[in-house]
Amino acid sequence: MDTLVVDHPLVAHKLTTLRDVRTDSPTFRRLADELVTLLAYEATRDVRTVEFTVQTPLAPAHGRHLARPAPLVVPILRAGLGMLDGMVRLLPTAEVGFLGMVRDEGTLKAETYATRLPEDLSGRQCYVLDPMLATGGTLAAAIELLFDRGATDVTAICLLAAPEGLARLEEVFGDSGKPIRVVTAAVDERLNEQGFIVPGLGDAGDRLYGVV
Ligand SMILES: O=P(O)(O)OC[C@H]1O[C@H](OP(=O)(O)OP(=O)(O)O)[C@H](O)[C@@H]1O
Ligand SMILES: O=c1cc[nH]c(=O)[nH]1
Ligand SMILES: [Mg+2]
Repeated sequence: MDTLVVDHPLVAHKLTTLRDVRTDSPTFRRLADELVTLLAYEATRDVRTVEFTVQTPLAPAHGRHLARPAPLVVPILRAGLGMLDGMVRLLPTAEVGFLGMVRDEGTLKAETYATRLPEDLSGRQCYVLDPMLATGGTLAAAIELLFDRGATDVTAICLLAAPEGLARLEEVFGDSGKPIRVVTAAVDERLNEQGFIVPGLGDAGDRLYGVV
């Protein structure tokens, strides 16, 4: 499994404001949207393309366009929805599938409450969006589901990751030989007793959409 921490001053600037407890929901939503576009630029470095010749006003030019089938983008509800617009702005031809998952506050186990994905993902490159990789239970279950349906490779884009979550993904998928990448703006110190990333940014879903 590959992990890429995107080291860029604009990413650091936006992430710092996201962390700030004084940042209100509208600003949090806008910054999450902007940040994912920057992360997606790095995360799509290996997106499949095919060679293509285009006619300029002067002469033919060799170039590339995105290969078919189009990549599948999968936001994990709720919080991953805050990353969708920023991602499809960069990949407008991508298809979008949805996974609704929630972590039990007591056991910290992830439960899937909604699945709307193509049955057959053979040959598809998939990009999973979830701002927080904490224990890794949610992403491990999501990635497993995508591989079970035939996905070729999976890239998870997160705003923040905990070392415990990265270790969990390595433990689950490390020896599987399946291509998995995690792209994140930062790896924080640790998880606290409630499974929250420290220093983190709090509950991403609540900060985007309010406390439910
Ligand atoms: O790595 P894990 O320990 O599994 O935790 C991470 C998950 O927890 C949060 O979702 P939450 O359950 O709060 O749902 P929400 O997005 O609806 O708020 C977050 O958005 C991740 O999906
Ligand atoms: O720190 C965390 C951990 C899980 N989910 C969140 O939204 N934040
Ligand atoms: Mg939440």
